[in-house]
Amino acid sequence: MSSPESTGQSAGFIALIGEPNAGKSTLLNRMVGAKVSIVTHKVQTTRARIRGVAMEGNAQLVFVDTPGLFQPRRRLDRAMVAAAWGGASDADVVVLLIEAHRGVTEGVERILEGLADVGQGRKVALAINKIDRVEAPVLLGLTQKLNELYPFAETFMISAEKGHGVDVLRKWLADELPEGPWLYPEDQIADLPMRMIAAEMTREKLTLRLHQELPYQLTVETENWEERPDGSARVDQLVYVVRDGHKGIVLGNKGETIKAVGKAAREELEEFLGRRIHLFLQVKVRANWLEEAERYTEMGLDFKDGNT
Ligand SMILES: Nc1nc2c(ncn2[C@@H]2O[C@H](COP(=O)(O)OP(=O)(O)OP(=O)(O)O)[C@@H](O)[C@H]2O)c(=O)[nH]1
Repeated sequence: MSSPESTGQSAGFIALIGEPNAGKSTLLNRMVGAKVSIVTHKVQTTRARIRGVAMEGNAQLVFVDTPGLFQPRRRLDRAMVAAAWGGASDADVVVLLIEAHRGVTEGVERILEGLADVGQGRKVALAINKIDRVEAPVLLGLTQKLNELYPFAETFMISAEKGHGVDVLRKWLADELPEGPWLYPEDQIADLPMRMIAAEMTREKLTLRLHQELPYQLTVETENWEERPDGSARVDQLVYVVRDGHKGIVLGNKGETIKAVGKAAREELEEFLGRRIHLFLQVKVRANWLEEAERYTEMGLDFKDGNT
């Protein structure tokens, strides 16, 4: 075991929480940039899904999702709160994102109640987002009010969209993470272009849906990515299979498999990017794939006739 002293590395989980629309995705994308690992979509902590990994000096910041808690709903009892806070209770540091112009809403009050439990034993920072939308005195008043309601370790004023204050927050987070070896090898957090990340999301949904039927026999490529004036994007992807017979499996009865896969992939992509995506999938047969024999052998698979 390498001792942390010898590597100087630190690493930990960070949960971004806040009401819907607070700017969590925007902030995450700012902090992580394109440094999103393929494994982000595969690896799970006990409860939370990994959304992205950022490096800051010698620190590895692993951002986790906190799904499902912050939708408007009736008051949660304590047990439900504890269960629903999944990601946050797995995290070393929690960042609560508040919208500057909305202030302390009912939703924020609910989150603060939950934090009273989950925040114990971990640092919780306050990030007041969308500061571009308010005047300074409003910010000062809000900072004071929120710090009276919860003992935040630190308060940051940011604009996730414009990038103000984001670097300062990221540096602070890096300093707060425990010393220890990185959770992901460096080569797993490559700068992946968005097209590849999107293709990987679709491939993952296909494999989940088809289970073991066609695990390594399909590839997904993003053929076209077209920005639209309304802020959305049209994404065209090709799903390649090696045989005609596999096409039917991927399409499913009346196309229902590919439809469900497309929907799931689109939703993940939209969540990841924080904007609307129109995703179009097409299935094609690419027989010469079989010629890439070496690749299959590396995977310990043999797809030659008779063995599939
Ligand atoms: N003016 C302004 N708008 C922002 C800022 N940060 C985010 N937004 C906008 O706020 C909206 C919501 O941002 P998201 O990042 O999708 O928020 P979210 O918290 O991930 O939302 P959910 O996915 O619904 O939980 C988007 O339209 C962003 O462009 C900011 O600093 N200033």
